[in-house]
Amino acid sequence: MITGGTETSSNSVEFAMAEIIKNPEIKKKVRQELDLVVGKNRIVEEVDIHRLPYLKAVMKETLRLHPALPLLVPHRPSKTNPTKWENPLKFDPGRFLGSKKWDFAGTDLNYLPFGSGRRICPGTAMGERMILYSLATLLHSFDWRMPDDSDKMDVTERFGIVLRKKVPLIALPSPRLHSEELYE
Ligand code: HEM
Repeated sequence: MITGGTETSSNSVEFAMAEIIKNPEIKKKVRQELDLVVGKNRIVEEVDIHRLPYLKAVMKETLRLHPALPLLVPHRPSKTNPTKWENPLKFDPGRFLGSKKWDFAGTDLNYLPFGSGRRICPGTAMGERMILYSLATLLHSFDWRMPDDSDKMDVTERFGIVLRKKVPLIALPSPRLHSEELYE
């Protein structure tokens, strides 16, 4: 229960951060949304997270490409299947925007990050909140870059019951909000 609830969420945040830092265009869009909704004169609050549709799409795409519990049978075949997903190995949050909106209800067999039916994850709402709040805070308060300024981010997966990044993410933050007091 503890592993199920914490590692799934923290590993998903790590994969999402890696994908965002790796993709400058995506990072830019995430920031634009945060600056519009939250601004730079205060920090993110919990109420903000439901007003960030692009960040939510980033989270959904992270859970598609790097499912936290990868051993569920439908995950593997589905995520790499070009008949189910266009350009399946590309990290593209845009696929979760617009008309076709996959959710976490477990009714579409191609997208089951929290399982389905009687065994569906009872921590879905909490996991979603933890991921969104962590990502929003990290990306709103800080600018992140690779230590050597390279754009070579390794997002290789290491399998286990819970999916991990093979190489742990190391990134350097620098403050980006207007007032130092917001960091106290
Ligand atoms: C990113 C976050 C999370 C993801 C992706 C996730 C995903 C899943 C998946 C795929 C299952 C298996 C469903 C099945 O057996 O078919 C599951 C089960 C479970 N999850 Fe989560 N989970 C997350 C967060 C959490 C949190 C925050 C909690 C608790 C606070 C939690 C508690 C559980 C429990 C207790 C089960 C077992 C349910 C059962 O077998 O009846 N999970 N989760």
